This record gives sequence, C-alpha cells and structure tokens, in this order.
Amino acid sequence: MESPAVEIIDLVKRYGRTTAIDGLSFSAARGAVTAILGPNGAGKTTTVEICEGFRRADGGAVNVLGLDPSRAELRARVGVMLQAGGVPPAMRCGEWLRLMSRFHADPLDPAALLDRLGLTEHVRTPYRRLSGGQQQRVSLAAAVIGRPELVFLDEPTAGLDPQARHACWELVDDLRGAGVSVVLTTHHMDEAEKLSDQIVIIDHGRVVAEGTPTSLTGAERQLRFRARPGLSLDELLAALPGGSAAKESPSGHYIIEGQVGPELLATVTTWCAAEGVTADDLSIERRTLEDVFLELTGRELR
Ligand SMILES: Nc1ncnc2c1ncn2[C@@H]1O[C@H](COP(=O)(O)OP(=O)(O)OP(=O)(O)O)[C@@H](O)[C@H]1O
Repeated sequence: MESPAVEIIDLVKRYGRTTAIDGLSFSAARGAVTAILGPNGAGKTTTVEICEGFRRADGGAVNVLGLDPSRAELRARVGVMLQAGGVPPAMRCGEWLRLMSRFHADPLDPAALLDRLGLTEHVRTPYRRLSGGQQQRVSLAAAVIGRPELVFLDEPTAGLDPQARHACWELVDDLRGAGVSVVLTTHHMDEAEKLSDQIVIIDHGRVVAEGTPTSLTGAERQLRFRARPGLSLDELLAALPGGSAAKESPSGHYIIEGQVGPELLATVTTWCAAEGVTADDLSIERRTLEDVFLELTGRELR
C-alpha cells in the first residue's frame, strides 16, 4: 500500500526547556489538501520544518512520501514555501524563478506562473523592493515551480490582499486537481474550511482534533443573533423545546442550539420582542470552524 504523503508518529521537539511538540501524531493523505491549524506557538511551523528536513526531531518518527525527511532525493519531489525569506534580496524575481526552474526536470513555465500570481510587472524588481504580499507570492511560485508531488505551504496567504488570496486558493485547488498532496498552515478558518480535505487542529504541540471540515463542524444548525449584552436566557430556555441550549458568546452574541425550525425561531423572536430588543443579524447556520477552533483552544491570547 502507498504510504501517506506525510506520516507523523509521537513526534517530540524541545527547544531548551520548552517542549514545542509533545507527542504529535497524524497523517496527511496523498492527493489531498491537509490544513494544520493552531493558536500562535502551538507548534505548526516546528512540525512543518521537521517534515521539510530543516529541523531534527527529539523523538518519534516522521515519514515524508515514505522516506526520512533528511533524504536528499526528496528535494526534487517536495516543494517548500517558507514563512519568510529564502530569496537573495537583490535577486530579481523573474531571474530567481528561472534559476529555481533549472533545478527541476520538468518545471512549470516561470513566466506563466508569475503571470498567474499577478507578478508579471515585477519580474525585473529586486526581491527586497517587493511588498510583503508580493514576496509571499514569489515564495509560493518557487514552491510549486518544479511540479512537486507534495507541497508544504506555511501560512501561504498571510498578508495577501483579497485578489492574491483568491489566486493562491485557485493554485492550491489546481494542485489538488493535478494529484499533488498539499500540507498547509493557516490562521484563516474560512480558508481551511474552503480549501482542505482534512484539518488537523493542534495546541501545545499535540493534536486536539482532526477530521474533514464537515465532520469537525457537524451538520447541526444554530440560530444566532446579536443584541445588547447580558440578556437573561433562563426564561427563553424555559420557553424553548426540551433539549435546546442558549448561550451568550462572546458578549452580545447569542447562540441557540436544538431543533432549529419554525417553532424555535418564532419563540426566540417573540421573546426578543417581549424583552424590547431587536435581534440583529439573525441567522440560521451550521457551526463554523472558528467556533470549533475557539471551543477547543480557548479564547485567551497566546
Ligand atoms: N528557534 C526556536 N527557539 C526556541 N523556541 C522556539 C523556536 N522556534 C519555536 N519556538 C517555540 O516553540 C513553540 C512552537 O513554535 P512554532 O513556531 O512551531 O508555533 P506556531 O504554531 O507555528 O506559531 P505561529 O502561529 O505563531 O506561527 C513556541 O513556544 C515557540 O516559542
């Protein structure tokens, strides 16, 4: 049987007295997009850098395309987009990409790739003169130029404007369409939900949840609305069908769960009217990935 694109078993990584990765295990399937999510400092970049062969683990096992990440033969088969840098500052981005393409047997056309990522007018611009978002796009292009079997993208859309984000999403979709395995990290929950087949949420160097976007968010719908903070939900709960739940989270945002149908909707709006409040932005929708993420990893800042 073919090995997964990435297999991580009981991974441990320490920096001095900090245990950054603490027994992490998950697999990323071939031909799929796997998103690694987690709060700042959760261990995403460390994990990806170990998979890329840039860092050594202190324990556990990592296999990339069935091989140890340090194996030189992986360089031609794996594309890597780093969170920052990696490009000589004085190098023009067109030149850089042409140079990168020469390391590969069957590269993509550098000019077409730059065009796709909206960089054509900057081909002669030295890397250091590009904006942060443009530099990101050059790094993304360099990661995929060699038609890799597997691509690691560390926060590929951080700092990108909406147009560039969409171009990046399309590129990731095309990679999947071409059978490429993609492992990415992101802080954008909408991006993870939209792009990925599999999501792994990590915190404190361990997996706290994994699954498809739908298996994580569940199929059940919620009723949500905004109103003044501090409404007393006890009376509302008493009026709702048994098995319903009501909470205010965060302040001024109300979420009602249960049999979300006409009866529940009518009860909530009638109750709001009796309280003299208007239920703003009232909607019925599934839990979002962000809800799940915050429930699992908490609301404190890291
Ligand atoms: N080179 C290093 N030396 C010492 N500690 C480090 C080093 N790199 C990371 N750490 C620590 O390891 C932990 C995990 O960091 P890592 O960068 O992997 O997290 P992350 O999930 O990628 O975070 P972010 O979302 O902020 O990019 C953090 O506590 C961080 O402070």
